[in-house]
Amino acid sequence: MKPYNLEQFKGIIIALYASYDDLGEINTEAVRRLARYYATTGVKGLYVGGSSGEGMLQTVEERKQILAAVVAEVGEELTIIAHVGAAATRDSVELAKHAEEVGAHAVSAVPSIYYRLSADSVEGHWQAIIDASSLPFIIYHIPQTTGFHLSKGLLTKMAAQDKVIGVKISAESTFELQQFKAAGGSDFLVLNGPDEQYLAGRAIGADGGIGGTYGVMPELFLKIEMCYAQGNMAEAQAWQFKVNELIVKLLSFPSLYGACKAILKLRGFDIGVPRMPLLPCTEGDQGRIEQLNAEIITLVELAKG
Ligand SMILES: CC(=O)N[C@@H]([C@@H](O)[C@H](O)[C@H](O)CO)[C@@H](O)CC(=O)C(=O)O
Repeated sequence: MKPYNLEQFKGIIIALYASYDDLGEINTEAVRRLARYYATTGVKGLYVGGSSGEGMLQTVEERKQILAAVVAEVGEELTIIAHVGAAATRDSVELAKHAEEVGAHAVSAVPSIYYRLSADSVEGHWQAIIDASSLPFIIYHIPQTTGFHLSKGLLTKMAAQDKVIGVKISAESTFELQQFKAAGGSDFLVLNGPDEQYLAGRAIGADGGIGGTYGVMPELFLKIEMCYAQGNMAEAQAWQFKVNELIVKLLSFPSLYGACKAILKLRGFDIGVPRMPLLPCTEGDQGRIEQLNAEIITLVELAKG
């Protein structure tokens, strides 16, 4: 058995958006406010500095600032997973050490990006991160952006270490999810990445999910999870279908994160716009953003019953 409390990682974990001020600089006050709000929703935790968190678009110092602010604000109420993936292993190692210093609960990382890497190289990258702290490690598998296809063989080898507690799978194959769960064993966590398939992921073995659209509708993912946990598959499926219509709309804007940030701004959370090259919403998008926000709020009210 892994020598960690794995329960704290099971459930709905929001992939936290980056917070910037009007000049595009890190806004720790805004990220604290947002994290504080999420702590009231019933979600299990926050995934900081991942795809939604734009970690790859920030300096090491900026990433540290955000993580430290989030842990200081909600680290005692929510599980905080620090994504420390970077192109250079030494940056990831520095971020992993910092994550432990400030009190995060786990670290996670994609393979190094840009170079086409062998499995040995990615293993070495991850191992350096694992060895840099005493925190548990969650592999971040997102081949559509990194170009690295994690094999079942490497997954099995990594999962044999006590410190490697799970994998976050953003690849779309639920078959692969099931295979990784089987390979990792019963005390190995598998966290669903594609929000559109949250229920499918759960049904085939995921222990929860980490998602980039959860942040604008955590209540709806909690509803799907509640219906699933109660064995009410028909209702869970009906909610997943409703959520998927919203995701299709979110994905129709210049960038997903631009849309999510524009929606949060309407709700009083001004966390800026995404960094280039990610595109913000334009003035021309505003009407559709307002309509989508209203649709989400209506569904949240319905979900609360
Ligand atoms: C490819 C991608 O970005 N996938 C997202 C999903 O949450 C995704 O935004 C959602 O399913 C909409 O397509 C997450 O798996 C990534 C994530 O959680 C993160 O690190 O922010």
